[in-house]
Amino acid sequence: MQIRLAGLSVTFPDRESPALDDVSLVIENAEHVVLLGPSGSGKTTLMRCVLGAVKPDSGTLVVDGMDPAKPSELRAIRRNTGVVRQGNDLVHGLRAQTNAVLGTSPSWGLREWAAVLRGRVPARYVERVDALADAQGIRPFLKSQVEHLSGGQRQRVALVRAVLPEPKLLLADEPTSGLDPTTAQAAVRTLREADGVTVVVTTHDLSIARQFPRIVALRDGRVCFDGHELSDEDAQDIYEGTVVRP
Ligand SMILES: Nc1ncnc2c1ncn2[C@@H]1O[C@H](COP(=O)(O)OP(=O)(O)OP(=O)(O)O)[C@@H](O)[C@H]1O
Repeated sequence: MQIRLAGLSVTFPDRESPALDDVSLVIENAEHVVLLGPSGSGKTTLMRCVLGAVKPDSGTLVVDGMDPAKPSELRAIRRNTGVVRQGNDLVHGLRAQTNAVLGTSPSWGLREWAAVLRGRVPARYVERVDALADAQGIRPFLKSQVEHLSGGQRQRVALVRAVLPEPKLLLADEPTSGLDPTTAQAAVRTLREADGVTVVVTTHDLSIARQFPRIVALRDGRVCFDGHELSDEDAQDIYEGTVVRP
């Protein structure tokens, strides 16, 4: 799915400075992009605009030819989008494996609903849930209730849930926060292996950012870097705005 922003601005009520300030950006279909930038620079707001959760004040946003401001088009965008949210939003009281399959519910028939109500994974997803859970190292916890998992384990359940329906667009907001280096690497691998899928990931971890072919950085709601290689000087400039370029 292509994401096209032109002059997009968002100012939240009771805020003086905009969260997004005249952002123009094209993310091509199947491109893998990382969003960097200091805390509060607008990364999550950009993702929330794509999901129709924040309405821009001005500018245009087109997602795969669709307008998130139109309810029917927004439904189509959301149907095709897998999301990993900060502080994820798993359903307590349900097992990890049940949470992991929730993103596929629009396609469930009676038999699948019956399996889920019995706490099982619908038969046609068993193999893939197991493979994704293996890749993320959470297979031993699949039958546990999510509230009994650690933050990092829950984060990985949320990633499996986002990827399982094979969406055309993956939006992952700090998917590796709280993960140790090995599990963070497994999460990055799963995202980078999503061939043909548009992947947009936010992170504060430069070593993770550098594993993506395109890095876009925001500072104070504006794009301040867009490139394929991020030098230490670029990173310093993004986070501190201190580098004076010739
Ligand atoms: N619902 C809201 N109401 C008011 N202000 C908001 C709201 N959501 C975000 N903001 C403000 O908009 C700015 C951008 O926030 P955003 O969450 O997009 O930043 P971010 O780059 O994702 O930060 P972080 O790296 O900390 O997650 C911040 O100043 C934030 O306080």
